[in-house]
Amino acid sequence: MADKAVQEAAPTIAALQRDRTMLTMLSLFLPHLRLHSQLIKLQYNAGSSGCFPLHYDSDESVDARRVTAILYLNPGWEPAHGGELQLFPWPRPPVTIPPLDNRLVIFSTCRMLHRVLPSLAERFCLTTWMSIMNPGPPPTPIQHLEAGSSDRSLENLAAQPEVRRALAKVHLKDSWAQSLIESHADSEARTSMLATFWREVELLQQKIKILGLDGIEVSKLKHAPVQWF
Ligand SMILES: O=C(O)CCC(=O)C(=O)O
Ligand SMILES: [Fe+2]
Repeated sequence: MADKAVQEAAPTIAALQRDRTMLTMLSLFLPHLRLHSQLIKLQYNAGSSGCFPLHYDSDESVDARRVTAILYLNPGWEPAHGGELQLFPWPRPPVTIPPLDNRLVIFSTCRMLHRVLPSLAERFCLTTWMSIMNPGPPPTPIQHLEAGSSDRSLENLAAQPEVRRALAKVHLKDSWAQSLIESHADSEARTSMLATFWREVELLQQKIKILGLDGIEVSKLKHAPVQWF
């Protein structure tokens, strides 16, 4: 809804985009973010088994979006329709959320890995992306650990957003690849995308090894002090 012509064609949603109630209320819980503005995306899925692969909506170094809020508009949704949103708060297990009418789901734009399962029915939602004013300097480089570091230091290291992204991608690599296959028709472009994906996984595996996190048990990371927002 960044486009003026679209705003004129959909005045109710344009009014929702201008309304700051949700942004103000969320700021009470997340004051450190200093949320500043919002943009709405209108989404329609035709229901021909379309889906979204595993992804983050953005990255702290890419743009100012920090909170994603999705309002589902699907009266009469049934389990056979599919199209559930799946959140992956790795290292915790995934959470599957049916896109029920009037349901609002809020998560971190940059830190919550998610996907949408294949949908067999038409599906609608409004996604609001809330942004901060000044994205600030890029995140500090990863602090490497000494050999023989304690479990606590490893947990802290694994909690750093960039490291957690790398660990999540490597640990979820098979489901991730499967989600890419399900979301794209068989084509040369898909084959090359998958090849790029596996090359990236290999590089991340090397990085994880250098950080001394390659042998770490996922169960040990369940208590890592993750800052979700
Ligand atoms: O359709 C949904 O439930 C989520 C879509 C999504 O992940 C996105 O637009 O980035
Ligand atoms: Fe998304």
